[in-house]
Amino acid sequence: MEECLIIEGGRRLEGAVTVKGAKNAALPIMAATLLATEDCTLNGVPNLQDVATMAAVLHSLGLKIERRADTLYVSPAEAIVPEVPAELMRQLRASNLVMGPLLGRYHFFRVPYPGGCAIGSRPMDLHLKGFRALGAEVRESQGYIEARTAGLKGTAVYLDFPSVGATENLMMAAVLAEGVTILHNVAKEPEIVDLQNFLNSLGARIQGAGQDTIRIEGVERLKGSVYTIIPDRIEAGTFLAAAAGTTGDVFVSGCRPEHLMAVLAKLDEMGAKISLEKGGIRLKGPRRLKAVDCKTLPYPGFPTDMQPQLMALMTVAEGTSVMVESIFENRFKHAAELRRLGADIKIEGRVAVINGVPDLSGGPVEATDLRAGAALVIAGLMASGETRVEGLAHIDRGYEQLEVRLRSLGAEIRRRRLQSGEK
Ligand SMILES: CC(=O)N[C@H]1[C@@H](OP(=O)(O)OP(=O)(O)OC[C@H]2O[C@@H](n3ccc(=O)[nH]c3=O)[C@H](O)[C@@H]2O)O[C@H](CO)[C@@H](O)[C@@H]1O
Ligand SMILES: C=C(OP(=O)(O)O)C(=O)O
Repeated sequence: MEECLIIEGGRRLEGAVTVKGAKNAALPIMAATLLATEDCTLNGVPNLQDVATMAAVLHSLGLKIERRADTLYVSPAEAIVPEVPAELMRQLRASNLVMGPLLGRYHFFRVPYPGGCAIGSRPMDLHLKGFRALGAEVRESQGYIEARTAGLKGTAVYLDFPSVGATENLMMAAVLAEGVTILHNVAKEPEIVDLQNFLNSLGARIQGAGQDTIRIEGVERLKGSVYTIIPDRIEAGTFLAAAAGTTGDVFVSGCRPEHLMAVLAKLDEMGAKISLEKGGIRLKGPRRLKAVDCKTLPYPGFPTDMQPQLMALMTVAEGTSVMVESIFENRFKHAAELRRLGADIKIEGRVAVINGVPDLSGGPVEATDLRAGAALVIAGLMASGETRVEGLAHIDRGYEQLEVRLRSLGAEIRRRRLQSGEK
């Protein structure tokens, strides 16, 4: 039975909340355990649907995985099956991250195209171009990608765009390759640095993550390790945005301010009072937010995964805001839902013009993807009256017990089953 969130808006958020481990670091690091010849223990793994799906993907390949609280225990496969069932692959975009490790260690994979959030066409060309450069023969037919190699060989690879997933896949493919691989124009996101640190804890020789070029010296074998995932900067940003929009006063503990610079700069420009305190970030929301302009960019630019949440704030900010989405070509679906709550948003291609209104008023809306869902929850918290957010499966992919944690900050929000006839 489908569920929804019921929000009674207008409550001021107050108190402290602790961020969980980063979904987008946990998923590639889970895939990287395919490279380990010994047990791995991953701490700080968020309890999310995406993580459960990735565990199912790894299990289908032959790994043994067990979760106890926020820790995952992963044991290597006795025999690997280098193919993933289509129904699993479709549930998760990051399932594509098994390709690099399978190719690097087992020299073969056959997988269907991955699914994931419907925010653009999300092709795989950069991943496959890189695999080919490393010496793999790659074939695409009937919805499947198949690759094989007699053994990958280090080389220089230039990415046409600093794709997060392609950078991760190529790092994982190259760790066991013969010789040195240099990846140019790579993604610089903190999750890439976390993957490098995890792989190096297994005995890989990688340097440069967080900068434009990554150098990987191939090694023969990787061992196991005990590793802790970095905190989720997008989850932290979402709580900070919720505080900013509700004239709140919230301390987000456990996050790393250096990962949130672009987000903090925008919230500051909108009038929020931000202080970096020991162990986290405190934000006090202004009486009325101010309009700002924003463009999403690869890290350290403003993250596309915070674009919908910032747009929710722009809907009630004083003045006209402009949001440019430069990463994904179809990531404005939340705009139509925000309009149902009274927002004034015009979209022209990748540009959204948002005229701030004094108030939103609650109503029924649907989350079309993960961060769109987060934006609608924030809008519901700011709106007067009741907002019903459907499409919770998207929100549960990336936020652990979002409503419970918002309630601990004073929000009036609850989860309930949709009654028949409500949809
Ligand atoms: C699990 C995970 O970490 N997901 C994140 C990751 O997704 P993901 O790794 O899929 O994002 P990419 O950085 O690869 O995609 C960025 C852009 O590059 C394009 N592209 C990508 C690969 C390719 O081979 N060809 C190509 O054209 C995509 O269509 C998109 O327009 O980074 C995105 C950008 O920060 C985030 O929004 C996602 O939350
Ligand atoms: C788009 C996202 O995830 P995915 O890449 O897994 O679809 C996200 O985390 O906002």
